[in-house]
Amino acid sequence: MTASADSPRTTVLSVTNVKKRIKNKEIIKGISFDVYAGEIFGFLGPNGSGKTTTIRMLVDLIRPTEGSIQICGFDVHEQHDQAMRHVGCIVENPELYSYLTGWENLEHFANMLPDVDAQRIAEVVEIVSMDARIHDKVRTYSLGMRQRLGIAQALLGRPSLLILDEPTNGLDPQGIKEMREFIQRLAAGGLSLFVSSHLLSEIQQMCDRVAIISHGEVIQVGAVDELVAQGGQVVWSLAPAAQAEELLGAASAVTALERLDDVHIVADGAYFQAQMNQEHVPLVTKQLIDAGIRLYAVEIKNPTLEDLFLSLTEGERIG
Ligand SMILES: Nc1ncnc2c1ncn2[C@@H]1O[C@H](COP(=O)(O)OP(=O)(O)OP(=O)(O)O)[C@@H](O)[C@H]1O
Repeated sequence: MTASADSPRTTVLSVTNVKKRIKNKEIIKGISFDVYAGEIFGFLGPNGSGKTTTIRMLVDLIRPTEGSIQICGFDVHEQHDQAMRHVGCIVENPELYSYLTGWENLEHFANMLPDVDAQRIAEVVEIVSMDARIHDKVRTYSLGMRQRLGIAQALLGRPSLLILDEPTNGLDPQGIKEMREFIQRLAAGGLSLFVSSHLLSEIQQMCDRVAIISHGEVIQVGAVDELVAQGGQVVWSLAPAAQAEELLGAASAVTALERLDDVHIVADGAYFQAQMNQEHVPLVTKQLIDAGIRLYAVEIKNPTLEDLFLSLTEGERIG
């Protein structure tokens, strides 16, 4: 999970001003973000916004036109082998041989990697909780089990970063819940996860930080809670509102205030941005009470990530 703000964070993925032009069209327009050790980083965007193109660049399947991508300090193109040693990735569906058992599939992939023996295979089988079915043929597996076997395969080489493209796609609600808990367990064990998804509630429940991409640009990046709070409001019900407005306006950094009527005052997202967090609300409210204002109610209204996403992308279709 996210390290606290004052402890140093190790960067495992660094994307700096990356652009991708295909056939004279700029598909990715200079995106930058970092992913830190042990966090779950969500990559969220509407259909056609550039998620898959970005993921393909992260693992050197295609090359950026400009900018640089580093994994654990290694440039993914210039130092391909070192960088790829630190990353496991499943883009679209995991490639599995359905006529082999789960174990045989893992053996096949282990043979392509240095230092991966039967003990490591057994370890990843345990991590993905597939001990009971690992010697059955893959064709008998559910979609969720195939996904988990794909993740086991991606974990064989002991990566620091796991990249998952839409890991809950096609799963039923129970499968989605299990996948979410599984991803959280992986992060708790110190792995960093980069998860693309169009399921906003999933991202909100699962991720520590998120980048929102639209038309090839990262339009927001930050902690899920902070992004949500940015679009938040505080509503005070009190009297006399005019006197309260004066007091609130005089309080430093309370920038975006509106008196709705005789008893309601609203402070919008700029208030949170100025204050950095919602801890300021009780302090300001106490000042009002101390000044003799009659307080009826204080309400903090946070939008969902979905509200924020829709307002940022102006209702583009998500997926
Ligand atoms: N090889 C290509 N040639 C031309 N245009 C491309 C190519 N690859 C991607 N694009 C365009 O770039 C844009 C971004 O595509 P990308 O597949 O990265 O989006 P996405 O966010 O992954 O969307 P989806 O969720 O549908 O997969 C789209 O408009 C797509 O049509």
